[in-house]
Order: sequence, then C-alpha cells, then structure tokens
Amino acid sequence: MSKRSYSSANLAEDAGDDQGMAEEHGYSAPGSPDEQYSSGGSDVEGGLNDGEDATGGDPYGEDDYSDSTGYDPGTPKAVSDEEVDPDTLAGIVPSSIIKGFNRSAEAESDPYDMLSTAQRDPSTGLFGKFDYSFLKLKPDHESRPLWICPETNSIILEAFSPIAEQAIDFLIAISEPVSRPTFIHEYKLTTYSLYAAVSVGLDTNDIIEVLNRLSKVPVPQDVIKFIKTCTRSYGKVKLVLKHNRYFVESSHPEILQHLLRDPVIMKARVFPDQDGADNAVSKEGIITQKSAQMGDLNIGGLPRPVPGQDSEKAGEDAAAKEAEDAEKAQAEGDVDVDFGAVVDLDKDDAEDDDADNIVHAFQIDGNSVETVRKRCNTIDYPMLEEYDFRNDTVNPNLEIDLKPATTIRPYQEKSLSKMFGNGRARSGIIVLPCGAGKTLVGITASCTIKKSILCLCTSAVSAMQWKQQFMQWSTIKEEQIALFTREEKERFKGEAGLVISTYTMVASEGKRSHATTKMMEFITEREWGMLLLDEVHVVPAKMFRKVVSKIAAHSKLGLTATLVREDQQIDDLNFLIGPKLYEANWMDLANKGHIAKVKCAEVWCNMTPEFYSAYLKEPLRRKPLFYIMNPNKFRACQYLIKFHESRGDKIIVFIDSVVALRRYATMLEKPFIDGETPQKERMRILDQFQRNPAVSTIFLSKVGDTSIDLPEATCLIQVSFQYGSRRQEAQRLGRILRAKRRNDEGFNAFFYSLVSKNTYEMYFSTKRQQFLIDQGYSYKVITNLEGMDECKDLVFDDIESQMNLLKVVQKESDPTNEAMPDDLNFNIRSGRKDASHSVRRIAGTLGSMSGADNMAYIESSSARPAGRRPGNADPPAERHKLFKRHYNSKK
Ligand SMILES: Nc1ncnc2c1ncn2[C@@H]1O[C@H](COP(=O)(O)OP(=O)(O)OP(=O)(O)O)[C@@H](O)[C@H]1O
Repeated sequence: MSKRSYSSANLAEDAGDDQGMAEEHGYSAPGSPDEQYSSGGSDVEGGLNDGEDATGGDPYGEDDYSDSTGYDPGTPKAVSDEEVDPDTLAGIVPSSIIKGFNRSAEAESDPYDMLSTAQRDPSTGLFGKFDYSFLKLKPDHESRPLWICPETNSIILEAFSPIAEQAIDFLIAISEPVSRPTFIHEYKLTTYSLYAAVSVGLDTNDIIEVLNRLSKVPVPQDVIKFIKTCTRSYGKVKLVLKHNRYFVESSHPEILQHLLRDPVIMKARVFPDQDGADNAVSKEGIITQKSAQMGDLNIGGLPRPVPGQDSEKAGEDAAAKEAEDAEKAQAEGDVDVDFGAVVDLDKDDAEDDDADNIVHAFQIDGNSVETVRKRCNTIDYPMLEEYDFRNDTVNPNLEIDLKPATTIRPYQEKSLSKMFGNGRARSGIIVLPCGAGKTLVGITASCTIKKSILCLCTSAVSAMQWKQQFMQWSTIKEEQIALFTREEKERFKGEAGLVISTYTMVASEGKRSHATTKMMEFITEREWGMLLLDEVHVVPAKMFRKVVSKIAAHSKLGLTATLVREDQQIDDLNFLIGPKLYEANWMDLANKGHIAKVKCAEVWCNMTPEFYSAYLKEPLRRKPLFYIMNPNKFRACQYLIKFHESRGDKIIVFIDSVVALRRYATMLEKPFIDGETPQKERMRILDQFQRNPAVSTIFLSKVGDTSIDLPEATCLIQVSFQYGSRRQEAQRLGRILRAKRRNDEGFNAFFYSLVSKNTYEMYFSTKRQQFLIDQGYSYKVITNLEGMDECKDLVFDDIESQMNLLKVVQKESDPTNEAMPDDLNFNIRSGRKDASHSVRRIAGTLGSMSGADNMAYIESSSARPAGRRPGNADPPAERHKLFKRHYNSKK
C-alpha cells in the first residue's frame, strides 16, 4: 500500500496538480465538476442508508452479517459490469477461478476460501496472492469509501470520498492507521485496535455493521471472525474504584461467574458486608445495580467549548450547532445524516437502553488488584480501568479549572471525550502529532478529574515546561504544584496537589539522598487521581512497570505523538497503561492550521576524498564521526544557517554526537545545549532563542528531541542522528510544527537532514523517514545547494583546514560508540534500492524548497558543479564498491 500511495502521490507532485492526478487515476476527487456524487446526492443516500436503495433494498447495509459475510449471492444482476464472462476466460484461467470470480449462488463460505494462493492472479502474476478481484463489488460501491482485504485485515480508504471524514473517525476508533498520504489511506485491524474500540464503548455488532456499510465489498468472513474473536472478551470487564473499594464490573453476569470460577480471582473476592443501596447481592457476592449515567460531565470544568465561539458562550446552543452541522453536511456532499449518526462513535452509555444500564460487580481485595489484573489478562479478559472520580469522596478534591480564556481545540476535545465518554475516567493513550498540544490535553484531563495528579516527563526541562503550562492554562496556584527533579524537591501545600517529576526520579532504586527518599515516601504513600504520563513511547517497559507498580493511581493517561518503537515493545503499553483512545491525523491538523506545514529535504553532501578514504578504512564503530564531520556537511550546515537567518527564520540544529555538536557550535559561534549543560543555562539559552533577535540559531543534542516547546523555531537542520530511529525523526520535526507563524499566508517551516553521500548514513536516513512518510510527508533530495559554491566565507574551504579537522576526527572518534543496529547487515544485503522503494522522494533544490523552483536537478549528474573546489571528490558511483562487495557476497 505504501508503495502504491507514494507513487500516486509522486505523480501528483510531478504533475503539480492534485486534481489532475486524481482524474488521471480514475478517481473522482470531491469537488470535481464531473464527480459522481454531485450529480446525484441520492446515490450516496441510497447506497449507504439503512433504507431503500436503487436496487430495491440495501442488500448489504441490512444484512445479518452474523450469519453471512453480508455478501448477497442473490443479487448478481446489479453487478453485471464486474462479472467475468466464462467464455472469455475459458482455457486461460482454471474454471474454479472463473467460478470464484462470478460467485455462484450456491457459494456458502467466504469466496476467498475458494481460491488457493497459487490459483489467484494466474494470468499476470503481478498481484499474486493479493489479487482480490474475485470479491464482488456492491452495486453502489462508488459511493462507499472502503476496500477490505481478506486475510490481511487491511482496510484501504479512498480519502477523497465525500464521507471520508466520517469514515476516518470510525477507522481511527477500530484500527491502526498504517499510512495516510493524500488520496489513499491504509488502516489495519489489530487485536489492540479492537481492544481500544471496545474500550471506548463500541460493540462487535457496531463495528461489523458500520464496516459493512462503508465497504465496497462484503466484509470478508475471516475479518468478521477476527473482529468477533477479538471483541468477544475485551472490554467486557472493568476494574472500578468506588468509595475506595475495588470492584470487578461487567454488564454480562455470565462473564463474572466465569471469572469467579477461576481460583486466583475467587481468592481475591471480598463479600460486601452490606451494599448500602437497594442493590441485589447474589450468594456469589455479585452485586447488581444501575450503572452511573454520564450526566452533564464537564470536561475541563468549563462549559464545553464550541469551535469558533468563546468559552463563555459555549454550550449555550449545542442544539442549534447540531442542526447547523447537519445542514452543513447536507450542503457539502449531501451525506446521509443518519449515516453520520451511525458512524458517530461518541455515543455515551447514557444513550444505551435501560437493559444495558444494568451492571453486575463483585468486590475484590485492594491488595489483590495487581494479581487479579494479571490473571484476567492471562485468561483473555483484560480489565479496562475506569475511575468514577465524581463519586470518590475519600480523596480530597484539587481546586483546578481551566482559565476562562482557555479554549481547547476540537481534536483536543474529541480525544478527551474518548477518555471521559461515560462519565468516568478511562485509562489509555492519546496520540496527537508533535506540537498539537498534548500538554493542554493532560491539563484539561486534570481539570476534569480534580484530584491529586502525578505528572511524569522525560526530563527536568520538560517538567518545568509542564509546570509553566499548568499555570498558563489552568487556575491552579503555584503552591499547589511541586517539582520533583534532581535539582528541586518541593512539596505542595494543602491536601491535594500536583507533583511534576521525571520517570527516572520515580523509577530509580538504590541509594538515594535523604530529601529524595522523603519525597518518594510522600509520592508512594498517597492515592493519585491520575497518573499523567508524557511521551509514553520513550520510556522502557521495565521502567514503566516500576512506576506503575509503585504509584497508586486511579487512572492513567499516556500522551505521545509517535506510538512507534524500534524495539517492538509498544504492545506492552496497551496493558501497562491502557488502550489507545484516540489518534489524530498529522496532515489534517496541518491543513487546518493547528500545526505548521513543513517542507522536508534530505541534503546529500559529498564526502571529501580525504574523509572518504579515512572513513572506508575505519572499523564500523568509528565510522560515524567521519560522516558527521565531513567538511562538506559542515559547510552545507553553515550555508543553510546563513540562508535561513537572512530570511528571518529561527533555526535549531540537531547533532547527536556531542564531540561534533561542540565543534560545530564553537566554529559557527552559536550557543549549544547538551546533556552536561546545567539546567539554568539551558533555560537561559532557550529564553534567548525565543526573545533575542541576535540569537537566531541554537545547537541541540538529543536532549532537545522531545518536549521542548519553542514556537519561534521555523527551520530545523539535522546534522547527525541516532541511526534509523523513526521516532527521533518525527519528534525532531515536532519542534517546528508548533511554529507561531504557521498561519501566515504561504508560510512553511523547513526541515533539512544533512546526509553524507555513499555512507551508511544514507540508509539510516531512509529508514528514519518512514514514519513521517506514512503520515503523508514527502522528502525532496537536494544534491546541490544553490549558491553555496559562490558563498565566500564558509569554513573548511582549503585542504589544510580539512586535514586538520580530519586529524581531530581520527583522534576523537570513539571506538566505544554505541553499536550500529543489527539491521545494518540487512541493509547491506538489500542495498539502498530496497529501502528507497517505500520512500517518496522528489527531486529538488534549495531554490525549490523556498519556492523558487528554477534550478536544474542534478542528482544523477556526475559532472562537477561549477565553482566546486578542485580538491572535493566527484560524486562517487551510486553504490560504492564496499556496498557492492557486501551486497554480492550476501547475495
Ligand atoms: N488549545 C490551544 N490553544 C492555544 N494554543 C495551544 C492550544 N493547544 C496547544 N497550544 C500551543 O501549542 C504549542 C504546542 O503544545 P505542546 O507543547 O503541548 O505540544 P505537544 O503536543 O506536547 O508537542 P510535543 O510532542 O512535541 O511535546 C504550545 O505552544 C501550546 O501553548
């Protein structure tokens, strides 16, 4: 999918005309004069409505999918266009396949089952087992936006469909986004995504029914089976803390009985003395009661803001707004309003009928919570954690509200509605792009729960920024906030408060100072309303386990932009924190002006001959410093800084290697921050960068990757990076997504990655880009920085200074460097070609980055560019012999 979408997107870019591209591919983009939708809104309505359609009753929408695939073999006439004439194929294709294509009426099982891998796509061999052309399209398939692949559980969305927005809402709730370029998105149903879907209140039938309505083909039987298996037991059992007693709760009494038959769980059960209310208690200790209604839960303690209104007026006319929305939807694409209601997943428990409001529960011993939770995971009934904070009378309230001037954005509100949708706090993870305002989401959640909050971040700098943001957006008083870092060990005043600390401070064990030990006692001895976990993707699972087991928290909210890890331990988060509750789309927020639009470029820097031959001789571990300190890279960096400073940009330069960072910053006379920079000095440099026009560029090591909020920054130059880390690439991009000037007309932020040509760095660079490419970003390759050769005062412009630098590099290159990742061998074997398959690279120059697209693209030119210093190497051949040797030997 990725491959296909890049190539289409590429075409669009090349053609310079998105619409043109869409038409060229036979897509009918919304808004095109001849689109099928505009000519007959009724097509959409008829096709997707529950009720009648042109074929005299929707054979799909109304199907009982529990009995069949939703595929109706009785309506073949409606799809005659798709039918294959058996005579045409006779002799070419085995008859079983023709049968498969045409779906005989007697077909009982999934059509997919009829075809073995070898039998599919026998004529072209192009699609192999991915040839799904035998799946029969529904008669009104054009108005339905989804394709569902049997076997892989992948869902392809036509993002240009008039109902794509609603479909995206739905898909985000039930599946993982895999790739979201401009026109076609790919999602995948996974065990975890379905767990998350159930946890936000969707049930099996909702999921299959809506999928079936949106899909162009009947939902394949295997997919239905998968959904049923995953959702059968997930989300059916909740762990609820009420009046400081722990209950295992479910609206399915048979499930509770099943759990109580388990010896471990049975041992943890506590028989209530008296239930107090009129609730019935069975002899097994199961209490039956009416579930709490959501009522008028007030997210953030303020009237629910309506976008475009100030918070004071918000909430006054929600009904009017709804009507207006419906009208707008009608006008925009004549989308069926009823359909919207089906896809709208924000339905509260309060909407359920009375029967669903009956819940059953049994109490468990507070000390056995962890054991029961583990046991439930083992027997495949993972417990969702919910905190009934409004009924918690034991823990003192924290006086905190959003300030009246604070307005949360629609996507922030939406993410929170997934957390508080049923009037309680669900534990889970909210995924928003970097710079989209996760801090305010965390603050609003705190203002909703109004109990003591423990907030953990990745560094002391980010802890201080959280404190500052809490004070900026909420009414919390300074004395109610306590910082717990290496340098600060404060306590808050009063019974309830907020502690902001770092993961390492809380998870560390062993010998600690007296003040730290006292503070840890203060933290571990109390009950927290919420554990707020920033940048959850960064923290090792081991550390999380320690934190989670030490801290008694009623609910947990994890925040992240990049739910990706190179070590595959991301799955652990689902059970340590909770399921993913919401994930926003980067491109969507950029288009709406909530984050900046960014132009990304990879700048290829030739190695100088001396550096290159030294690089080749060095062992693997010593190589990196040679490509990082490549004099041509140095010069490119200096040139880009000059270029962007002259445009009035504020620039962040990232260099992972501390040796290189210091040398670059010192030579170019710019301030830098690395791990050893004291806290106060860091804050001073960041402050100068924000306010002082004379400080337009700062150099940062890895310490600046996450959580640094610098809205002034508009340009980012990456000189060295941590191998193939997709997460680091995205986090770094995030530093410029919050650009203050993002809504200026035609404004773009700039992201450059400087790569030394024909070194390992090129492979890593390609690998790093994958996450952002999947979010819809594209990279231009710049092989020649226009104007650089004419720029007189760049460093290392003579052989002598280059040789001196080489000596320094040879001396300082650290043989104890972090080992290169294991997959390097894979790269050598497969060569760069493989990796670049999935990358959308567009030929470009510095001129084209800045809008002046008048330069020749010289990527494959071997001619030495005019003005280049004669000592510099000509661009080496595409694959150096080193790579070739490895490549051939591996082959
Ligand atoms: N609703 C809002 N109204 C106005 N400004 C907002 C809002 N939400 C966020 N911001 C601003 O957006 C910027 C980015 O917010 P924040 O630092 O919370 O991003 P983030 O999602 O945590 O990013 P990262 O993952 O990179 O740390 C901040 O300057 C913040 O003040």
